[in-house]
This record gives sequence, C-alpha cells and structure tokens, in this order.
Amino acid sequence: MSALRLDSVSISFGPLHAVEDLSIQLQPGEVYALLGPNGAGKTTTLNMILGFLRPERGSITVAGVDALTDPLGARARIGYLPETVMLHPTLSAIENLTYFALLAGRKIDVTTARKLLGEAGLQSDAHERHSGSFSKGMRQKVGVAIALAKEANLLLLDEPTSGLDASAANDLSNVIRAASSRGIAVLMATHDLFRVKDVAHRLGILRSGKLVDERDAATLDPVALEQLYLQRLAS
Ligand SMILES: Nc1ncnc2c1ncn2[C@@H]1O[C@H](COP(=O)(O)OP(=O)(O)OP(=O)(O)O)[C@@H](O)[C@H]1O
Repeated sequence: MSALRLDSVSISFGPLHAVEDLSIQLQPGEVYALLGPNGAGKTTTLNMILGFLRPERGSITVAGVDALTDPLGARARIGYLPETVMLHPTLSAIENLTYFALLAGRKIDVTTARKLLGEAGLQSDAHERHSGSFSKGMRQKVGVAIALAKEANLLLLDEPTSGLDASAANDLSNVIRAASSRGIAVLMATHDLFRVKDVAHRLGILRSGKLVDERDAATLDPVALEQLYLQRLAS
C-alpha cells in the first residue's frame, strides 16, 4: 500500500490554477522532494494532503485512508513540520512535546519525550529550558520531535531547512534518513537543492501548479540537478 497517493489533484483560487492535475505516489520509506519556485503550489499541495484545503478534482489517500472523505483519519497518519514551528514560550521542550503529542492523541512519558528530542537532535541540556529562548533551529527540532511522536506513516515537511545553519540542516537530514529507514515516507517541499541530493530518493519539479519533471535523485549529480531545475523553470 502506498504511504501517499495523489491522483489528478487540482485546485484554483479564483482564476489562478494553483495546482493542476497533480499525481504523486510515495511508497513506505520513500523520501520525495517537491521542488519549485515561490508560488509554484508546494504549500497548497501540503495543505490539501493535510485536509486544510479541499481539491476541486482528484483524490488523495494517506496510507490507504481517503483524505477527502476521512480527513481526520488521514491526518492521524501524518506528522507535519511547518516552516515556522510555534511553541508555547513559557513551556520547556519536554512540556511542549508532551502537550502537542497529547493534542494529537498520544500520551508520552518524560523518558519517551527525551528520547524523541534526542533523535530530533536537541541537546539534552535544552530539554528542560523554556522554549521562549530557543533559536529557530532548536524550535524546529522540537517540531520534528512532535511530528515523530505521532508515529505517523508519512512526514510532511514544509521548507524544513529554511533559515537553519549547516549543522542544524545536517541534523535534519539524519532525522529524515532515520525515519525513512523505519518505513516512514517523507514528502518535503523545498528550495534546498543540496538537501535534495543529500536525502531524497525521488524529486518532482512543480511550475505554476504543474508537475513538469519527476526523477530518481540518484540519477543526477548536484550540478546536473541545478541545471535541470533551471531548465524546467525556463522552458
Ligand atoms: N488561500 C489562498 N488564496 C488565494 N491564493 C492563494 C492561496 N493560497 C495560495 N495561493 C496562491 O496559490 C499559488 C501557490 O501558492 P503556494 O503557497 O502553494 O506556493 P509555494 O510553492 O508553496 O511557494 P513558496 O515557495 O513561496 O512557499 C500562489 O500564486 C499563491 O499566491
């Protein structure tokens, strides 16, 4: 069974075709990078998978659950990392994680919380500090732990490395590889071509809401990937 399947999905905002006839399929453990310039439709695609937006046409299933007829069931199988992770500033990393995990229906103890934060790359001396003092990279690591806590079939990552330093971005690559090796599929919307080469198995290029190319990432070296990307945006 596919971890994610989009068949001929389309959505418009007034006269704008934000996503048109988009079909993508991810197998368990597969890491798929959705590339495209600003306004290409990447976030809109993630929002349709999450059930925040309803496509006008097409179908979406998450681990076999129809996301259009059962959006809550589909969302229960998704761990989502938004571009900007919002935490309660007066709560510690552990308290934020246990709180948001509970909202998602999972009760986790402190030992599990520490383990998840460690897997996400947050140093142990930050686990009990108030998150109000955290850098973007640290907040994002708590967000990763929250997404992992759901034990989802699919991780959706929106621009996961934007604004991160090289070390934090590398930590994120490790998290993605570990999730993939446990059979979790990962769909990430990104502009970060280096990260795509680093972790993705497959990539798709969106332009004006249409998938204009799809490749195995292993077939391209970083220079060829950049050339392909620029060509597809120009042609
Ligand atoms: N709620 C909305 N109402 C009207 N237009 C919208 C809405 N959401 C997105 N759009 C438009 O749909 C198009 C796709 O936007 P989207 O945010 O999906 O692009 P993106 O590829 O994620 O871009 P970025 O890389 O800048 O995040 C854009 O032209 C955007 O202005």
